[in-house]
This record gives sequence, structure tokens and C-alpha cells, in this order.
Amino acid sequence: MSMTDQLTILLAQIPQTVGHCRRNADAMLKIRQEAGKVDLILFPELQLIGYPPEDLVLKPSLLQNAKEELERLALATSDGGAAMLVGTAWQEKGRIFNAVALLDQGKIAAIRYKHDLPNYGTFDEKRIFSAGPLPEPVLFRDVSLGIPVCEDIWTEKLCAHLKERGAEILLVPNGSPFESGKYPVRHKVVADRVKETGLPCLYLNRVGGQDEVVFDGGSFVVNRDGAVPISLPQWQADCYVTHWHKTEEGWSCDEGLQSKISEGEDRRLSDIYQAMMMGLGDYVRQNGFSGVLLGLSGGIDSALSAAVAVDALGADKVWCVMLPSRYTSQESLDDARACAEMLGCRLDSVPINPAVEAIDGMLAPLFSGKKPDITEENIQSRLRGVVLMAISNKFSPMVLTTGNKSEMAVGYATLYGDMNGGYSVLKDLYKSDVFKVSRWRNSHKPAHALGPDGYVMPDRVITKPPSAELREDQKDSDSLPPYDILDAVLHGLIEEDLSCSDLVKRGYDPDLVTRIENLLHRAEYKRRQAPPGVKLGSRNFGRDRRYPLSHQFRSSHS
Ligand SMILES: Nc1ncnc2c1ncn2[C@@H]1O[C@H](COP(=O)(O)OP(=O)(O)OC[C@H]2O[C@@H]([n+]3cccc(C(=O)O)c3)[C@H](O)[C@@H]2O)[C@@H](O)[C@H]1O
Ligand SMILES: Nc1ncnc2c1ncn2[C@@H]1O[C@H](COP(=O)(O)OP(=O)(O)OP(=O)(O)O)[C@@H](O)[C@H]1O
Ligand SMILES: NC(=O)CC[C@H](N)C(=O)O
Repeated sequence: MSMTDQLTILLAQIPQTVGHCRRNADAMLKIRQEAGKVDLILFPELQLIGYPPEDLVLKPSLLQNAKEELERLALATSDGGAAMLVGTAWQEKGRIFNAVALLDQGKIAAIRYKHDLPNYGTFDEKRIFSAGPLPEPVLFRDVSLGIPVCEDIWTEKLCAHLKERGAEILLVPNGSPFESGKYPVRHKVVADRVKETGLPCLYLNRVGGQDEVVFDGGSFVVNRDGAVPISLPQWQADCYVTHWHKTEEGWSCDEGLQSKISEGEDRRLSDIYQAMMMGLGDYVRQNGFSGVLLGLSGGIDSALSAAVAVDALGADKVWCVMLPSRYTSQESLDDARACAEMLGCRLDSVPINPAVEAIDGMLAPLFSGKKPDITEENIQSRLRGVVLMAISNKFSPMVLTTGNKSEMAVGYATLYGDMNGGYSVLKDLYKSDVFKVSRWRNSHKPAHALGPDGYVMPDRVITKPPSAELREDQKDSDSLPPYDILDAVLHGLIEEDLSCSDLVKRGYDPDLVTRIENLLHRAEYKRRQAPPGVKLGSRNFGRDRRYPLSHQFRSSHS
């Protein structure tokens, strides 16, 4: 009997529609039809139902749809053409598994279950799936394939088992969400597994935004010698055929597409920008909005949010509104206008003074004898929210929230005011990075961006001191420490889980650190009511960080 010594495997780095099995199956069939003569098509983790599916998996009708669609896909392979490795949820004896099925010759030829279910950070898979046993390899055209699913390759055990049981190639479908700096970590994990097992590995990731996470693609192959013969681009869908041949030493992948990847700070800022674009763009499209709407204040947060929206959706889908009050400076009016002109988007002006006066008048009897304070400041912010929501109700664009991570951390935002909205692009971006990303965008046109080549905001928007302009001569620095210090302390408390005393050892003022920790915990109620935003770092305000609303923990208490 002749042994197979050549294989072609198509890597389908594609998006998914969570919960729509038929649409996902149709997309897979289209890829198969267009692929021509290949042996096998590898699809990302849970491609049939979409990842992460959350509690949808617990719906019997979703499992039924998935089963029917998997059978339809299997039937399509009865033409003897390309086999498919399809991720899906699969129920057996009352337990639900995160599974991958080999569809070949008209049948579900094999099915394997994910063994290591991630249950940290944004992941919650133990809630919805049962863990499968250590998987055995799958025989495909005389070749023994190991098929670990995503988290399964993050420790040694499972790949070692596959090697021991005779696997010749590792094929890994992934749903690996983006976070800044993660790409080289994935390469290291795969390189380690290849080194330990001596087996080549195909790493396939999905692309696209899904609520608060984005998937950056960036699939690749590592050969037995550690070389990377194939690397697909990040931030775009791509289908690529890899060619494999067998020698006495084992299987190797031929050299092919090598996507260029920039390095260092340029890379970091570009990735963050791409993630924000993809997160917002897919959220808006998936939820059927005609576009977005935002308050453009002449400040940096709304300017950067508008730029990302224009780059993701196109200028004709971004509607900016200036909502001046008596405290709005001429500088802010000019900067907002210049910004909208640079971006090429619509700008309207709706002064809020008449409404401020009406509310002041309405409350005057009740507030008599009380001095003006934060109450009056918040009324302005809330009236802006009312106006934006009214325009959204009337014309249907979604309101974009503009708060950044530093503000969301300390509660420097008004509930039902500037926190209004459906989605936020800056929610996981510290203010110090808001400045850096804005400067970067003014000198770079990101790949896939629909916005202008040149400046997207005047320099002054980046260089002037941040102000909420809710009272005379107000500056952020009246209420908050300088952003570089605030952000360093917040990073320590949030991303690094440090205590106040750890931060004092780093040289920060004890009173300042205690105050910031206090503000951080006290603002939990605001964050719980805040719109979702795209995850950019290792611990976002969302699924990465789940705190009680009512608690008395402070790191300085015993
Ligand atoms: N634990 C808790 N659980 C549930 N609700 C709680 C709560 N603690 C307070 N609350 C409620 O929240 C209210 C306080 O929150 P909120 O009304 O937001 O008001 P507050 O946080 O006091 O003020 C808003 C802050 O955002 C700042 N800011 C910065 C930049 C821009 C803007 C802007 O608006 O454009 C604002 C502004 O300077 C001020 O420091 C309380 O009156 C109470 O009703
Ligand atoms: N005059 C205004 N016109 C339109 N929108 C405004 C105005 N003032 C505030 N907003 C909206 O409220 C948000 C919070 O504004 P504020 O200026 O108070 O704080 P900020 O965090 O410094 O934001 P920015 O840098 O965008 O000004 C702004 O991003 C903007 O969307
Ligand atoms: N879907 C998964 O299993 C993801 C977990 C994995 N460690 C990753 O982020 O790449």
C-alpha cells in the first residue's frame, strides 16, 4: 500500500457569526468550493457556532442546529474533495464538549474534545463545557494528526500524549483573543511544543471582533527545526494553502507567505489601533447600526474616538456633535471644527445652555440655600447625554462613549452623562497611551483604515492640558494627579495586582497611592453600568476583572 507523502492543508483564517450555525456553515462551504484541490481545510476553534459562545451553548436548540449543520457539511465531503476540520459544540451523554470534527468522504469521520478548558481572564469555559479526555490522534489519509484545541497547547502534557500516541503533525484551531504583546507569546508557546515533541505545528486563529474581545488572526506554521515557513497577516481574513511533504525524519511544511510585522513601540501602537478599529467596526456591523454618533468636545478623547470610528466605518458613518455650554472655550470650538474637517465627517452644534437654564430653574426651589457644586457640573454632562441619545433614537446611529481607562478606573466620568453610549474604544487605553496613539495616528495611516492619510486632529488637541470644561477654568489636574503618575499607579494596582505598600516601595507617595486605590474600588459601580469596550491589555474592565460592587477590601487593611 502506498503511503501518503504529500499533503495540502488550507488555513482558513476567517471571522465567525456567533450563534448563526447556518451562516457559518455556508461560509465554510464557500471556502471549500473556492479552494480547488486541497486535501484538508482547517477552520478555527468553534467555527460552526462562533467563539466565545457563552451560555448560548446551553440552549438545546443551538446544539441541535449545530448538529444538523455539521451533518450538512459532512455530506458535502461525499464528493471526495477536501476534508474539513470543523470546531463545534457537541453533546454526548448529556455533557457538552468544545469539539473538533473531521469531516471526510461524506461522514463525520472522527470527533475529538478540548481537554484544557480555560477559566481565567476573559475565559469561562468550565461554566459551559465538560473537559474531554486526553485526545487520541486522528488518522487522515494514512497520516496521524494531533488536534489540540487552543488552550490544549499552552501546557506540555497534551502534545506529549499525542506524540506518544503516534501523531505526526499538530493542527491547532484557536480562538485566541488579542492583547498587546501576545503575538510573540503564542509563537513561543508553539515553538516550545514543537521542540518538546519534534512535531511540526499549524497554529490557526480566527479574526474579527466579538463584543469586548477581538481576534487578530496572525496564524502560522512552525516546522520541526523551529523555522516558521508560513506566517499569515494579522487583522484581516486570509485563506492560505500550505504544502507539506514527508521525508524519513517526518513532515515539513514548504516555505510560503511571510507577513511583514513591524517591531517595538510602532508595532504596539499599531496593534492597539487595529484592535480598536476591528472591535468597533464589527460591533457596529453585527448589531445593525447605520453608523455612530459622538460628542466632539475639542478634547483628545473624543478626537481619537472619532478618528478610530472614521477609520473603521468611513467618514460618512460618523456623526459628530458639538454641545457647547457657557464654559466651552473658543479653542474647543475651533479644535472640534478642525478635527471634524480633517476627518471629513459631519459636525452639528447643539448648544445646551437653554436646557441647563431650564433645569436650574426647575430645581431652584428645591436647591435654595445650596451652593453650586458637582451637581451642576453633572447636569451639563447628562444633558449632553440626553441630546446624543435623542439623536440616536431619531436617526439610529449608536452613541460612542469616549471615556479612557484612567477615567474609568477612578470614576472620573458622569453616570448617565458622558458614560452614555453603546460601545467604547478607549475603555482599556490609559490616558498616557491616548496621547501616544493620537500622535502615532497623526503620522501613520493604519492598514485597512478608511480615514485620511494625514492629520486626524490638530496638534493642539494633543498638547493642551485636558479639561472637562464643566466649570470656569477647570483642568483634569485639579482633581487628578498627573496622568503619567496616575497611570503607573493604576497599572500596578490593576494589571500587576500590587498592594499600596508595593507601590510605595516603587517610590510613589503613600497618601496618593491610598487615595487612588480607594477611588479605584469605589468606582466599581460605575464600571458595572458602563458600556463594553475593546480589550487591549492584559486586564480589561470587563470579563478580565470581576469585583464585587459592595466590599471593604483595601490592600492597606489587614
Ligand atoms: N456604590 C454605589 N452604588 C450605586 N450608586 C452609587 C454608588 N455610589 C454613588 N452612587 C450614585 O452615583 C452618584 C455619583 O456619580 P455621578 O453622578 O457620576 O457623579 P460624581 O462621580 O460625583 O461626579 C462625576 C465626576 O466625573 C468627572 N468628570 C470628568 C470628566 C468628564 C466628565 C463629564 O461628565 O463630561 C465628568 C467630574 O469632574 C466628577 O469628578 C451618586 O450621587 C449616587 O447616585
Ligand atoms: N462641548 C462639548 N461638545 C460635545 N461633546 C462634549 C463636550 N464636552 C464634553 N463632551 C463629551 O463628553 C466627553 C467627556 O468630556 P470631557 O471634555 O468632559 O472629558 P475628557 O475626558 O477630557 O474628553 P475629551 O478629551 O474628549 O474632551 C467628551 O469626550 C465628549 O464626548
Ligand atoms: N480559546 C482558548 O482556549 C484561548 C486560550 C489561550 N490561552 C489563548 O488565549 O490563546
